[in-house]
Amino acid sequence: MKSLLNRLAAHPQIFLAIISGRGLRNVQSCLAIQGITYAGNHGLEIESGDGTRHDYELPVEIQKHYTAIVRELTEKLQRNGAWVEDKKLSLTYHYRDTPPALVEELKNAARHIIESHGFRANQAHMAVEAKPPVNWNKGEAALLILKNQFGINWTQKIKVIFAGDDTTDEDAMRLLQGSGISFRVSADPDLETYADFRLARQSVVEDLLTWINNVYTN
Ligand SMILES: O=P(O)(O)OC[C@H]1O[C@H](O[C@H]2O[C@H](CO)[C@@H](O)[C@H](O)[C@H]2O)[C@H](O)[C@@H](O)[C@@H]1O
Repeated sequence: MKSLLNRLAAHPQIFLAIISGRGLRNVQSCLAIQGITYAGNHGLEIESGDGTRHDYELPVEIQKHYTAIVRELTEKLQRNGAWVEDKKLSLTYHYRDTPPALVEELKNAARHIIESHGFRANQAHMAVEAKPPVNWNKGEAALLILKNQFGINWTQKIKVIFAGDDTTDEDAMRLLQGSGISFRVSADPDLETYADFRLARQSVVEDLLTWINNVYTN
């Protein structure tokens, strides 16, 4: 997948952006593809290929609540294999290694702490994410990246393809409706999604990207 993404990123007619819930530096180091645009923390921090940054400034009051959530979750719920990933702007409470019998209780308690501070608790893969209550998400980040790269009339200039496997990706699928084609990766055939198409597993994303690469290189 990495070499495929590198080939796509190097193609002069293809613009590649990665929008993730991970911290910006984390997602950059995971992929290590040079010269592309990355958004971390669900789009709160964006860095384009030339190093230009866009950082969403969280109001001081929200920052205080964030610090309190990290402290409270760490003190009360960092146990039984569950742990808090502090990404400075948003956090993830991971319970992948927690005994199944304890998961429901810990999850509910984490959601309660997160929401009592006005943050949004979002179900992720074996984790609960705490996102600040601001009008910014992966979808807003996608629109900003496209506008910055191609201008305000970007819809007339390019074709967008977006793929994602998480609930937070739905914001991008929703906001790109009508101006791109989106794919939600999920094995659940009944899943409600804003995406145009559902892909049953991640390997099909690789097939899709291979097909795109072939179209542009042959
Ligand atoms: O928006 P994404 O790029 O899909 O990121 C979502 C979260 O990804 C990471 O957690 C997930 O991957 C872990 C393995 O690296 C796995 O153990 C965990 O269960 C998954 O939820 C990341 O750690 C989170 O901060 C991101 O929010």
